[in-house]
Amino acid sequence: MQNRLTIKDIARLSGVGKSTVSRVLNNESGVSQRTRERVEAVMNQHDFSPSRSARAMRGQSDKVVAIIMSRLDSLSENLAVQTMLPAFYEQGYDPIMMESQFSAEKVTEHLGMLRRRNIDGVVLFGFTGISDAMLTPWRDTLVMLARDAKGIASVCYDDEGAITLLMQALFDKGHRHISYLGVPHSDVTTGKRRHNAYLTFCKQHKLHPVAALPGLAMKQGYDAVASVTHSETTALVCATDTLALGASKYLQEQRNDTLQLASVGNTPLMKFLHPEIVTVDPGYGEAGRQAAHQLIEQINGRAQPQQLVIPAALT
Ligand SMILES: O=P(O)(O)OC[C@H]1O[C@H](O[C@H]2O[C@H](CO)[C@@H](O)[C@H](O)[C@H]2O)[C@H](O)[C@@H](O)[C@@H]1O
Repeated sequence: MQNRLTIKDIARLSGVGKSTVSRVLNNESGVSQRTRERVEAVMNQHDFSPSRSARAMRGQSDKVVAIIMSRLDSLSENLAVQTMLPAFYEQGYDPIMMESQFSAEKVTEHLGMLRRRNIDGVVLFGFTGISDAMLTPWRDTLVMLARDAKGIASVCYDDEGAITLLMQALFDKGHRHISYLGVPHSDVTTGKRRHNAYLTFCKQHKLHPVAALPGLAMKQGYDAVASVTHSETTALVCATDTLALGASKYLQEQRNDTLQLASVGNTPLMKFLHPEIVTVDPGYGEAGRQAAHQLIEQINGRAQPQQLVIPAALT
Protein backbone atom coordinates (compact mmCIF):
# COMPACT_ATOMS: atom_id res chain seq x y z
CA MET A 1 0.00 0.00 0.00
CA GLN A 2 2.86 2.37 0.87
CA ASN A 3 3.47 5.34 -1.44
CA ARG A 4 0.50 4.66 -3.72
CA LEU A 5 -1.11 7.91 -2.65
CA THR A 6 0.36 11.32 -3.34
CA ILE A 7 0.37 14.42 -1.13
CA LYS A 8 -2.52 15.66 -3.30
CA ASP A 9 -4.54 12.54 -2.41
CA ILE A 10 -3.82 12.99 1.29
CA ALA A 11 -4.89 16.63 1.04
CA ARG A 12 -8.16 15.66 -0.67
CA LEU A 13 -8.95 12.88 1.80
CA SER A 14 -8.20 15.18 4.76
CA GLY A 15 -10.13 18.11 3.33
CA VAL A 16 -7.14 20.46 3.43
CA GLY A 17 -4.71 21.99 0.93
CA LYS A 18 -1.42 20.43 -0.23
CA SER A 19 0.59 23.05 1.65
CA THR A 20 -1.09 22.01 4.92
CA VAL A 21 -0.12 18.38 4.34
CA SER A 22 3.40 19.51 3.60
CA ARG A 23 3.50 21.51 6.85
CA VAL A 24 2.33 18.47 8.82
CA LEU A 25 4.97 16.30 7.15
CA ASN A 26 7.69 18.81 7.99
CA ASN A 27 6.41 19.33 11.52
CA GLU A 28 6.06 23.06 10.83
CA SER A 29 3.86 25.46 12.77
CA GLY A 30 0.75 27.15 11.35
CA VAL A 31 -1.49 24.08 11.51
CA SER A 32 -4.05 23.63 14.27
CA GLN A 33 -3.70 20.55 16.48
CA ARG A 34 -7.05 19.25 15.22
CA THR A 35 -6.10 19.56 11.56
CA ARG A 36 -2.69 18.06 12.22
CA GLU A 37 -4.30 15.05 13.91
CA ARG A 38 -6.78 14.63 11.05
CA VAL A 39 -4.06 14.70 8.40
CA GLU A 40 -1.87 12.33 10.44
CA ALA A 41 -4.78 9.93 10.88
CA VAL A 42 -5.34 9.82 7.10
CA MET A 43 -1.61 9.29 6.51
CA ASN A 44 -1.48 6.51 9.08
CA GLN A 45 -4.63 4.91 7.71
CA HIS A 46 -3.07 4.73 4.24
CA ASP A 47 0.45 3.98 5.48
CA PHE A 48 1.58 7.04 3.58
CA SER A 49 5.15 8.30 3.30
CA PRO A 50 6.55 10.62 0.61
CA SER A 51 8.63 8.58 -1.79
CA ARG A 52 12.37 8.97 -2.03
CA SER A 53 12.12 9.62 -5.74
CA ALA A 54 9.71 12.49 -5.07
CA ARG A 55 12.24 13.94 -2.67
CA ALA A 56 15.01 13.53 -5.20
CA MET A 57 12.91 15.20 -7.92
CA ARG A 58 12.39 18.17 -5.65
CA GLY A 59 16.18 18.51 -5.51
CA GLN A 60 16.34 17.04 -2.02
CA SER A 61 18.85 14.42 -1.07
CA ASP A 62 17.74 10.83 -1.35
CA LYS A 63 19.90 9.93 1.68
CA VAL A 64 18.76 11.63 4.85
CA VAL A 65 19.50 10.95 8.52
CA ALA A 66 18.17 12.77 11.57
CA ILE A 67 20.11 13.69 14.71
CA ILE A 68 17.85 14.23 17.72
CA MET A 69 19.84 16.13 20.36
CA SER A 70 18.50 16.62 23.85
CA ARG A 71 19.66 20.28 23.94
CA LEU A 72 21.03 22.25 21.02
CA ASP A 73 23.15 24.28 23.46
CA SER A 74 24.80 21.29 25.17
CA LEU A 75 28.60 21.53 24.97
CA SER A 76 29.05 17.77 25.22
CA GLU A 77 26.43 16.87 22.62
CA ASN A 78 27.84 19.44 20.21
CA LEU A 79 31.27 17.84 20.47
CA ALA A 80 29.74 14.51 19.43
CA VAL A 81 27.74 16.11 16.60
CA GLN A 82 30.87 17.85 15.30
CA THR A 83 32.50 14.52 14.48
CA MET A 84 29.25 12.91 13.31
CA LEU A 85 28.49 15.45 10.58
CA PRO A 86 31.63 14.95 8.43
CA ALA A 87 31.14 11.17 8.63
CA PHE A 88 27.59 11.52 7.25
CA TYR A 89 28.55 14.07 4.58
CA GLU A 90 31.39 11.87 3.41
CA GLN A 91 28.93 9.06 2.70
CA GLY A 92 26.42 11.36 0.96
CA TYR A 93 23.89 11.64 3.81
CA ASP A 94 22.16 14.94 4.55
CA PRO A 95 21.67 15.25 8.33
CA ILE A 96 18.73 17.14 9.79
CA MET A 97 18.89 18.35 13.38
CA MET A 98 16.09 18.13 15.93
CA GLU A 99 15.81 18.75 19.68
CA SER A 100 13.96 16.77 22.39
CA GLN A 101 14.51 18.91 25.50
CA PHE A 102 14.53 15.59 27.43
CA SER A 103 10.84 15.10 26.53
CA ALA A 104 9.85 11.52 25.61
CA GLU A 105 6.69 12.94 23.98
CA LYS A 106 8.79 15.13 21.71
CA VAL A 107 10.93 12.14 20.72
CA THR A 108 7.77 10.17 19.88
CA GLU A 109 6.52 13.06 17.74
CA HIS A 110 9.86 13.45 15.96
CA LEU A 111 10.17 9.70 15.30
CA GLY A 112 6.61 9.60 13.94
CA MET A 113 7.34 12.44 11.57
CA LEU A 114 10.65 10.90 10.50
CA ARG A 115 8.93 7.58 9.82
CA ARG A 116 6.35 9.29 7.63
CA ARG A 117 9.14 11.05 5.74
CA ASN A 118 10.81 7.71 5.14
CA ILE A 119 14.09 8.86 6.67
CA ASP A 120 17.08 6.51 6.34
CA GLY A 121 18.20 6.50 9.97
CA VAL A 122 18.36 8.31 13.29
CA VAL A 123 20.98 9.14 15.91
CA LEU A 124 19.14 9.77 19.16
CA PHE A 125 20.74 11.32 22.23
CA GLY A 126 18.97 9.11 24.77
CA PHE A 127 17.83 9.89 28.29
CA THR A 128 15.83 8.48 31.17
CA GLY A 129 12.20 8.16 30.04
CA ILE A 130 12.81 6.76 26.57
CA SER A 131 11.04 3.40 26.54
CA ASP A 132 11.98 0.23 24.66
CA ALA A 133 8.59 0.33 22.93
CA MET A 134 9.46 3.66 21.31
CA LEU A 135 12.70 2.27 19.92
CA THR A 136 11.77 -1.27 18.83
CA PRO A 137 10.35 -0.21 15.42
CA TRP A 138 13.71 1.47 14.74
CA ARG A 139 15.87 -1.50 15.70
CA ASP A 140 17.68 -1.58 12.34
CA THR A 141 18.08 2.13 11.71
CA LEU A 142 18.66 3.91 15.00
CA VAL A 143 21.77 4.44 17.14
CA MET A 144 21.34 5.82 20.63
CA LEU A 145 23.99 7.96 22.25
CA ALA A 146 24.74 8.20 25.99
CA ARG A 147 22.15 5.54 26.92
CA ASP A 148 21.67 1.89 26.04
CA ALA A 149 18.50 -0.12 25.39
CA LYS A 150 17.94 -3.80 24.75
CA GLY A 151 18.45 -4.77 21.10
CA ILE A 152 19.24 -1.20 20.00
CA ALA A 153 22.67 0.01 18.85
CA SER A 154 24.21 2.41 21.33
CA VAL A 155 27.38 4.35 22.09
CA CYS A 156 27.73 5.12 25.81
CA TYR A 157 30.20 6.81 28.12
CA ASP A 158 31.98 5.14 31.02
CA ASP A 159 30.30 7.24 33.72
CA GLU A 160 31.68 5.30 36.70
CA GLY A 161 35.17 5.09 35.18
CA ALA A 162 35.30 8.85 34.56
CA ILE A 163 34.60 9.72 38.20
CA THR A 164 36.93 7.01 39.52
CA LEU A 165 39.77 8.41 37.39
CA LEU A 166 39.19 11.92 38.78
CA MET A 167 38.96 10.72 42.38
CA GLN A 168 42.12 8.63 42.03
CA ALA A 169 44.03 11.55 40.50
CA LEU A 170 43.01 13.83 43.38
CA PHE A 171 43.71 11.14 45.99
CA ASP A 172 47.18 10.59 44.51
CA LYS A 173 47.83 14.33 44.82
CA GLY A 174 47.12 14.02 48.55
CA HIS A 175 43.52 15.26 48.75
CA ARG A 176 41.49 13.63 51.55
CA HIS A 177 38.51 16.01 51.76
CA ILE A 178 36.92 15.83 48.33
CA SER A 179 33.36 17.09 47.85
CA TYR A 180 31.06 16.33 44.92
CA LEU A 181 28.65 18.35 42.80
CA GLY A 182 26.35 16.32 40.56
CA VAL A 183 22.98 15.64 39.04
CA PRO A 184 19.89 13.98 40.65
CA HIS A 185 19.52 10.20 40.43
CA SER A 186 16.48 10.52 38.19
CA ASP A 187 19.16 10.96 35.51
CA VAL A 188 20.62 7.44 35.55
CA THR A 189 23.95 8.09 33.78
CA THR A 190 25.27 11.58 34.54
CA GLY A 191 23.31 11.55 37.81
CA LYS A 192 23.12 8.19 39.55
CA ARG A 193 26.11 6.36 38.05
CA ARG A 194 28.58 9.22 38.53
CA HIS A 195 27.42 9.96 42.08
CA ASN A 196 27.51 6.29 43.03
CA ALA A 197 31.07 6.02 41.70
CA TYR A 198 32.02 8.94 43.97
CA LEU A 199 30.39 7.25 46.98
CA THR A 200 32.08 3.93 46.21
CA PHE A 201 35.51 5.58 45.97
CA CYS A 202 34.93 7.40 49.28
CA LYS A 203 33.92 4.14 50.95
CA GLN A 204 36.90 2.19 49.61
CA HIS A 205 39.36 4.91 50.67
CA LYS A 206 37.64 5.81 53.94
CA LEU A 207 36.86 9.39 52.87
CA HIS A 208 33.88 11.30 54.22
CA PRO A 209 31.48 12.01 51.33
CA VAL A 210 29.99 15.49 51.00
CA ALA A 211 27.74 15.92 47.99
CA ALA A 212 24.97 17.98 46.42
CA LEU A 213 23.05 16.99 43.30
CA PRO A 214 21.56 20.23 41.96
CA GLY A 215 21.20 19.45 38.20
CA LEU A 216 22.82 20.04 34.83
CA ALA A 217 22.72 23.85 34.64
CA MET A 218 25.72 26.13 35.19
CA LYS A 219 23.76 28.35 37.60
CA GLN A 220 22.88 25.27 39.67
CA GLY A 221 26.61 24.57 40.03
CA TYR A 222 27.22 28.17 41.04
CA ASP A 223 24.43 28.10 43.64
CA ALA A 224 25.37 24.74 45.19
CA VAL A 225 29.11 25.19 45.85
CA ALA A 226 28.64 26.80 49.27
CA SER A 227 26.63 23.81 50.51
CA VAL A 228 29.45 21.31 49.80
CA THR A 229 32.57 23.29 50.66
CA HIS A 230 33.74 23.65 54.24
CA SER A 231 36.94 24.84 55.86
CA GLU A 232 38.61 21.43 55.46
CA THR A 233 37.52 20.81 51.83
CA THR A 234 40.52 20.80 49.47
CA ALA A 235 38.97 19.55 46.24
CA LEU A 236 35.61 19.53 44.46
CA VAL A 237 34.68 16.99 41.81
CA CYS A 238 31.95 18.13 39.39
CA ALA A 239 29.94 15.63 37.37
CA THR A 240 30.13 17.89 34.29
CA ASP A 241 32.25 20.75 32.92
CA THR A 242 29.16 22.96 32.90
CA LEU A 243 28.70 22.52 36.67
CA ALA A 244 32.42 23.17 37.15
CA LEU A 245 32.17 26.42 35.16
CA GLY A 246 29.41 27.55 37.52
CA ALA A 247 31.44 26.46 40.55
CA SER A 248 34.57 28.26 39.34
CA LYS A 249 32.67 31.54 38.96
CA TYR A 250 31.46 31.23 42.54
CA LEU A 251 34.96 30.44 43.82
CA GLN A 252 36.42 33.38 41.88
CA GLU A 253 33.89 35.72 43.47
CA GLN A 254 34.83 34.34 46.89
CA ARG A 255 38.53 34.86 46.00
CA ASN A 256 39.07 31.18 46.76
CA ASP A 257 41.98 30.04 44.61
CA THR A 258 43.05 27.11 46.77
CA LEU A 259 40.22 24.65 46.15
CA GLN A 260 41.17 22.18 43.40
CA LEU A 261 38.35 21.72 40.90
CA ALA A 262 37.95 18.58 38.80
CA SER A 263 35.29 17.68 36.24
CA VAL A 264 34.06 15.28 33.58
CA GLY A 265 34.09 16.88 30.13
CA ASN A 266 37.40 18.27 28.90
CA THR A 267 35.48 20.66 26.65
CA PRO A 268 37.51 23.27 24.70
CA LEU A 269 35.70 26.07 26.58
CA MET A 270 36.80 24.65 29.92
CA LYS A 271 40.36 24.05 28.74
CA PHE A 272 40.58 27.63 27.46
CA LEU A 273 39.07 29.31 30.52
CA HIS A 274 40.44 27.02 33.22
CA PRO A 275 43.44 24.95 32.19
CA GLU A 276 44.16 24.44 35.91
CA ILE A 277 41.04 22.29 36.41
CA VAL A 278 41.69 18.53 36.38
CA THR A 279 39.44 16.97 33.73
CA VAL A 280 38.52 13.60 32.37
CA ASP A 281 37.67 13.27 28.69
CA PRO A 282 34.65 10.96 28.26
CA GLY A 283 35.30 10.78 24.50
CA TYR A 284 32.46 12.85 23.05
CA GLY A 285 34.19 13.21 19.68
CA GLU A 286 34.93 9.52 19.44
CA ALA A 287 31.35 8.69 20.42
CA GLY A 288 30.01 10.87 17.59
CA ARG A 289 32.33 9.22 15.06
CA GLN A 290 31.38 5.71 16.22
CA ALA A 291 27.65 6.48 16.23
CA ALA A 292 27.72 7.80 12.65
CA HIS A 293 29.80 4.86 11.47
CA GLN A 294 27.50 2.33 13.16
CA LEU A 295 24.37 3.92 11.70
CA ILE A 296 25.77 4.04 8.15
CA GLU A 297 26.81 0.38 8.41
CA GLN A 298 23.36 -0.63 9.69
CA ILE A 299 21.51 1.35 7.00
CA ASN A 300 23.55 -0.47 4.39
CA GLY A 301 22.97 -3.87 5.98
CA ARG A 302 26.65 -4.34 6.83
CA ALA A 303 26.31 -4.38 10.64
CA GLN A 304 23.97 -5.58 13.35
CA PRO A 305 23.10 -3.36 16.32
CA GLN A 306 25.91 -3.41 18.88
CA GLN A 307 26.50 -1.66 22.17
CA LEU A 308 29.73 0.30 22.53
CA VAL A 309 31.23 2.04 25.57
CA ILE A 310 33.86 4.72 25.00
CA PRO A 311 36.61 4.57 27.64
CA ALA A 312 37.24 7.76 29.65
CA ALA A 313 40.76 9.23 29.78
CA LEU A 314 42.45 11.56 32.25
CA THR A 315 43.81 14.60 30.38
O1 LIG B 1 26.57 20.35 30.22
P1 LIG B 1 26.71 19.50 29.00
O2 LIG B 1 27.88 19.88 28.15
O3 LIG B 1 25.43 19.41 28.23
O4 LIG B 1 27.07 18.04 29.51
C1 LIG B 1 26.31 17.43 30.54
C2 LIG B 1 26.14 15.96 30.26
O5 LIG B 1 25.40 15.87 29.02
C3 LIG B 1 25.16 14.55 28.56
O6 LIG B 1 24.28 13.92 29.50
C4 LIG B 1 22.96 14.41 29.46
O7 LIG B 1 22.43 14.19 28.16
C5 LIG B 1 22.44 12.78 27.78
C6 LIG B 1 22.01 12.74 26.33
O8 LIG B 1 23.04 13.32 25.57
C7 LIG B 1 21.52 12.02 28.74
O9 LIG B 1 21.53 10.64 28.43
C8 LIG B 1 22.02 12.20 30.17
O10 LIG B 1 21.09 11.58 31.05
C9 LIG B 1 22.11 13.70 30.48
O11 LIG B 1 22.68 13.90 31.75
C10 LIG B 1 26.42 13.73 28.44
O12 LIG B 1 26.11 12.38 28.17
C11 LIG B 1 27.24 13.80 29.71
O13 LIG B 1 28.48 13.15 29.51
C12 LIG B 1 27.49 15.28 30.06
O14 LIG B 1 28.25 15.35 31.25
